[in-house]
Amino acid sequence: MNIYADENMPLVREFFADLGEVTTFDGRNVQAEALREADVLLVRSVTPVNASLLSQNNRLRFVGTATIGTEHVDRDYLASRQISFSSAPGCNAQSVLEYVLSSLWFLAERYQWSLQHKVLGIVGVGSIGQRLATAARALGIPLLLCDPLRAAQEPDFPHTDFTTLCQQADIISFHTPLEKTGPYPSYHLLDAVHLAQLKPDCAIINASRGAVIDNQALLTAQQRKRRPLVLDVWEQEPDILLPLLPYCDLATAHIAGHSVEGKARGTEMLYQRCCELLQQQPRMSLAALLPVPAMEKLQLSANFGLPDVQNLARMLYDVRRDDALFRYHITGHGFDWLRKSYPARREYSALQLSGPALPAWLDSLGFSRQ
Ligand SMILES: NC(=O)c1ccc[n+]([C@@H]2O[C@H](COP(=O)([O-])OP(=O)(O)OC[C@H]3O[C@@H](n4cnc5c(N)ncnc54)[C@H](O)[C@@H]3O)[C@@H](O)[C@H]2O)c1
Ligand SMILES: O=C(O)[C@H](O)[C@H](O)COP(=O)(O)O
Repeated sequence: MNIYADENMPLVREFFADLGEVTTFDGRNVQAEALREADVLLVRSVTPVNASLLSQNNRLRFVGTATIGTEHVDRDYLASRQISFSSAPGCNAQSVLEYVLSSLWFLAERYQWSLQHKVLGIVGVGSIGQRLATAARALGIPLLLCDPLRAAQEPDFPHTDFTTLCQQADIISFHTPLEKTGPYPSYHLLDAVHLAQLKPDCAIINASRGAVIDNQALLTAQQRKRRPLVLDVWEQEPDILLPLLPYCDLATAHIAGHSVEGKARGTEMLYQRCCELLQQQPRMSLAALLPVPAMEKLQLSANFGLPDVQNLARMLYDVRRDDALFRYHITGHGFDWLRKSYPARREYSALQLSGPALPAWLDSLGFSRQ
């Protein structure tokens, strides 16, 4: 069994070595010729998997992407060749939540907001958006939710249409997939028309897909009247619209989901799907492979409360680190280098909390207790 995997897929050899021979490749630049002998192909979001890439391969059985997004995979083509496919839904949802929370705390500090007096609009309330909604409720942040697909299926879903949300929210965070067609396309969802309808100081956070926001229209709007802005994802990565950078409060290289756990969970999920396909019992598990975190245990006193959570979270992840890396290295090393050399970052759950009266809302943020 020949297993070909993106070189940026952590633990891929540890998981897959018992299923076959693992060969790694550069996901951004891989060509059809290099994949001729693959039985299993494991990619990340940077590899378009389509008829052209697979034109020289007639033995492929399984394609897996260690990501939530699947717009880089031509699933109809895979189905036409009876090649099984799996993504890794939810693998890095907690990582993105921690990115957004860190961004919210940063913006609150920079602009001296009380988050409890800001209305957070969440657009796309799936794995990530729902986690963010749960965390925001725990932190006492008022919410507006926009998800027309959920609204159509769940009579009780508290849906606010996108235009109303744009008019009423103080902060908007995007968590939709990138869809160009269908009843609810998200391509350029935030366009010049909607940008003009936002409150003057409405903050924008995008950690979904770059093209959910019309980046050129965003630049024009920022040049006219600057708003708080956090961008993890950009149109046309890796050749992004760099003139936007001075107008960003936080700018990062599509790394919101790149926690150690988030990326490794993606590899594990594909391993499990592959084992199912091969009718083999999985022998490896993430728990056994994850490295011991630098900070393992922390005792909180009975005085720990909501105002302290930001300091606790910052011990594990502070988005300012990634913003600094981006601003320093983007022109020299470029977007992909920043992603490839991303420093290790553990999720909240890596730190075991103990104490006499741990508040229940810590669980809603993803912390774990001893
Ligand atoms: N920046 C990163 O590193 C990173 C990491 C993980 C995921 N992502 C991206 O984040 C996005 C969300 O991921 P997820 O796991 O929550 O996906 P998901 O599929 O679980 O949830 C997406 C939600 O968006 C809703 N939706 C679809 N079209 C919509 C529209 N036009 N308007 C409003 N809502 C709409 C869907 O109904 C669904 O509930 C995806 O684009 C994913 O690729 C980015
Ligand atoms: O969709 C996803 O899961 C994310 O965007 C993912 O974290 C980033 O993509 P990748 O690192 O695979 O390029």
